[in-house]
Amino acid sequence: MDIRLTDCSVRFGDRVALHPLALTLNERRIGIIGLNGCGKTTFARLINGLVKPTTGRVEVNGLDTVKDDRAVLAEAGFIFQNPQHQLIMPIVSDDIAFGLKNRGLPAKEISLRTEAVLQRFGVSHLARRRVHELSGGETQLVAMASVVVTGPKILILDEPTNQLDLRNRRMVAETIEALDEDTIVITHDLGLVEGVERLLLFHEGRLIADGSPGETIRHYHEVAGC
Ligand SMILES: Nc1ncnc2c1ncn2[C@@H]1O[C@H](COP(=O)(O)OP(=O)(O)OP(=O)(O)O)[C@@H](O)[C@H]1O
Repeated sequence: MDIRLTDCSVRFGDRVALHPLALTLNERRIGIIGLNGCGKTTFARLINGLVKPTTGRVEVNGLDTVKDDRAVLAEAGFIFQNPQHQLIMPIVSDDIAFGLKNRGLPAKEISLRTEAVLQRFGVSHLARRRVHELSGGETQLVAMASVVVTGPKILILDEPTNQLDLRNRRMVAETIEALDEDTIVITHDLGLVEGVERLLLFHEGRLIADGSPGETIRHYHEVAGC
């Protein structure tokens, strides 16, 4: 990935969510950690243009998140903290096909791509199930499949193992590890980011550590005081 933030800050009213930041991200696997409310989700949303910078500029693979907002959304797919909210259609395969229909693809191609992505995520058996009847882990995998099927180069996953039991957590963690796409994972689940190439730590709206997982996690324990 090639993400560049130039003097970028975010304010909501008079609340500063992110202090000015200059940063370039080129690694394939990036993690983001920090205490509740430190600005992780704001930072992640900035990258795919869901949040616009109050000052400065964000470029994602050469695209400006303000000027090229639609192209940025296609380039960087976002899997939300509560993925059930991003599933729109009642049936799993229809939900996966939805993004492709919106792009005007022919029916045959939609069906082939839907089948392929269901298989890739190991959820072919869920194709005709109702999305609101899926377990937490199944929902997470289907949400990932729905985003991946449209072909983004970067995937941003916001707390993907939140509320999953041990078995589902492991399944989702292994699926994320096996992804071909570049990934940015925001999490409180430190095991999920032990293997990333670069781990960022935010604190009170500032990037305070940026390095290997070992160093950044040590710093996080100091900040958290435990
Ligand atoms: N749309 C918004 N309007 C106003 N304030 C916001 C908005 N989004 C985030 N904030 C504030 O910005 C700060 C950073 O929030 P953010 O969601 O980025 O934190 P986070 O690190 O992802 O937290 P958590 O770990 O609890 O999910 C918080 O003080 C939050 O209340």
